[in-house]
Amino acid sequence: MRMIKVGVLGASGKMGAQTCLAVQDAADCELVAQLGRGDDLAELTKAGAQVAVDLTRPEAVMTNLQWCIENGIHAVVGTTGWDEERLATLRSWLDAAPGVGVLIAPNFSIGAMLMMQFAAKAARFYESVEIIELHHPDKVDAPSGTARRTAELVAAARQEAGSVPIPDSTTDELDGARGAQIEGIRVHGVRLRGLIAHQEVLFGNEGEMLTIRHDSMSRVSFMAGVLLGVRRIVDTPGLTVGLEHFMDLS
Ligand SMILES: NC(=O)C1=CN([C@@H]2O[C@H](COP(=O)(O)OP(=O)(O)OC[C@H]3O[C@@H](n4cnc5c(N)ncnc54)[C@H](OP(=O)(O)O)[C@@H]3O)[C@@H](O)[C@H]2O)C=CC1
Ligand SMILES: O=C(O)C1=N[C@H](C(=O)O)C[C@H](O)C1
Repeated sequence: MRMIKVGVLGASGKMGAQTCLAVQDAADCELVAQLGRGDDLAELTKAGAQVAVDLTRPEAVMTNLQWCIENGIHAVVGTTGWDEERLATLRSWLDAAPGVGVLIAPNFSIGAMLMMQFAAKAARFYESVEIIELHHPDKVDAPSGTARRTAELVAAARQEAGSVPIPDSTTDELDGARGAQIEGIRVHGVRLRGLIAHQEVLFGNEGEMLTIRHDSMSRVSFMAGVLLGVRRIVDTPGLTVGLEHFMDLS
């Protein structure tokens, strides 16, 4: 059996701690480094890490990834806060490091992957669509990476289908009352103690609605996806955005 040496960045955070346990429990992985804020990234190379799993903060992830790529370490990234500009920077670093792979996974849970796929499939059949993401109040970014990715997938499906504009007669609006717009799709964020990670995608036509909802009630829900990413990224050079590329969802 091939053993993969894994380092976790953000190891004492909520996701990082859960990931350390999952890596330790995986028969084909060895947890060789657990780094937090202020730790020296060179610990990764000293420990022989082949893959770094980044579960830090949007303000830390770029520095971490630049270092990993320059040092030939693959990365599986759960940290959110991505936009096209950041992805383009990442691509340019990867162009200079052939053989290194980076996976950006807005969501590692199987149910969230399916929710996004189902939403993309439903998109062309409905006139209206809005997204509501609901998270614990310690989350620093809004909207969630999952909501951003869902909006992008839904917008792309609508564009491909030549959908009519989403109806909305609002002309008098208190700032924020209608949420944020991502590629023309309205996204609303809820932060509530007691929640972990949840999302609803609402579709509407005259006389009917379809609601696609996913709930993560524990961070364990993300671990199978993290391990899948670790196992696949060592053989997948370049940038991969979305765990769906490593899954057979046909
Ligand atoms: N893709 C997915 O499926 C999921 C993604 N996430 C994302 O993962 C990220 C982490 O989430 P969560 O665990 O809830 O957040 P936490 O705040 O619990 O954890 C973040 C951790 O990163 C540490 N950290 C901050 N800066 C650095 C740095 N430069 N180097 C190393 N560690 C650093 C923090 O340390 P300190 O405490 O000292 O600040 C903290 O321990 C978020 O971006 C979140 O959106 C979360 C869940 C699922
Ligand atoms: O911060 C979180 O908790 C989560 N972040 C990811 C996101 O922004 O989509 C994934 C999941 O929703 C949990």
